[in-house]
Amino acid sequence: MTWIDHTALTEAGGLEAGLVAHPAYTVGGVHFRYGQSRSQGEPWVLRDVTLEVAQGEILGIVGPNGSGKTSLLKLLAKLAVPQEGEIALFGRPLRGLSHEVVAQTVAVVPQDSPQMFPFTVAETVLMGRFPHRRRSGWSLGFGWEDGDDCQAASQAMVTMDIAHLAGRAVTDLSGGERQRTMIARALTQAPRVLLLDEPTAFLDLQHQLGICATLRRLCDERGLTVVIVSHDLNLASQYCDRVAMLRAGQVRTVGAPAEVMSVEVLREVYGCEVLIDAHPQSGLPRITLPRQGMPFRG
Ligand SMILES: Nc1ncnc2c1ncn2[C@@H]1O[C@H](COP(=O)(O)OP(=O)(O)OP(=O)(O)O)[C@@H](O)[C@H]1O
Repeated sequence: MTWIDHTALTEAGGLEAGLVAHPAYTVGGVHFRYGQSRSQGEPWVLRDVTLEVAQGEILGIVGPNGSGKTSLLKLLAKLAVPQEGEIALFGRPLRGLSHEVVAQTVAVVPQDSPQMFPFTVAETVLMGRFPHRRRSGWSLGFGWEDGDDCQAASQAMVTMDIAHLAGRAVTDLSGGERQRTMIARALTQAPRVLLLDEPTAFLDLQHQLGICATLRRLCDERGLTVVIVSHDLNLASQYCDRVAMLRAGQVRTVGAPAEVMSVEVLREVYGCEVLIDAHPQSGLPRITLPRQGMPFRG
């Protein structure tokens, strides 16, 4: 069992043909709004979004509250469908792919994952294998899993530092433990693409670092493609290959962190002054908020 499960894609029928030649995602001229709001003349939540996500890169999506980050992630996961424009996954139009094929390729870690049922951590992580289950002989009693599935789940629990919680009910976890459980479940899914919404929001410093380092390693060594929605501009700057900055549903700018993270762009997009200097180790932009009332030296 490996993190990137090529067999599953082949069995899923068709995505393998585009795997080498195409970007992980091609988003072209996408307009999106929710539900019935179109008939009420509501504005678009996303407008004319055009973007590529290269295979094996970490793309950060940043922007102010309500700028459309989570909505864009939902479109990439096919949890919502744009009214205009096209999204292609490894060169195949997303709207033509079944949810099952998408789930065999793309794993999603949502912003909050409320847990209704007291499954154990181990069971929850194992559920990541569900899209890859064999059609014959599975049952609702988790009768479908085999040794490889269990090994993948165990490996992911060790990676996310939750092996000691394997027997605990997910309803009884702290916010950070639950977040790490959801990331472990996504890794167990052996995706080619991992979509994460605020993955470090509940995590302490050590686990923030651990997850960023793990994602970087999976991208570099296994060709995993990662899209991270985050409010943490420093995380985006230090760990993402490229950053897409949204403003009011549009892509204001996209590029390497050093191109995107400027005082001028952040002032325009966020409406506030920031201090930017070079991170002492990486040399990449480091963003700091000035103290209110102190003289500002941008
Ligand atoms: N289910 C929904 N139905 C209707 N409108 C929605 C829904 N979800 C989000 N919106 C609206 O879409 C817009 C974009 O929301 P979205 O959650 O994508 O922004 P965001 O950039 O992720 O915000 P935040 O940083 O606050 O999480 C907002 O105006 C929001 O109110």
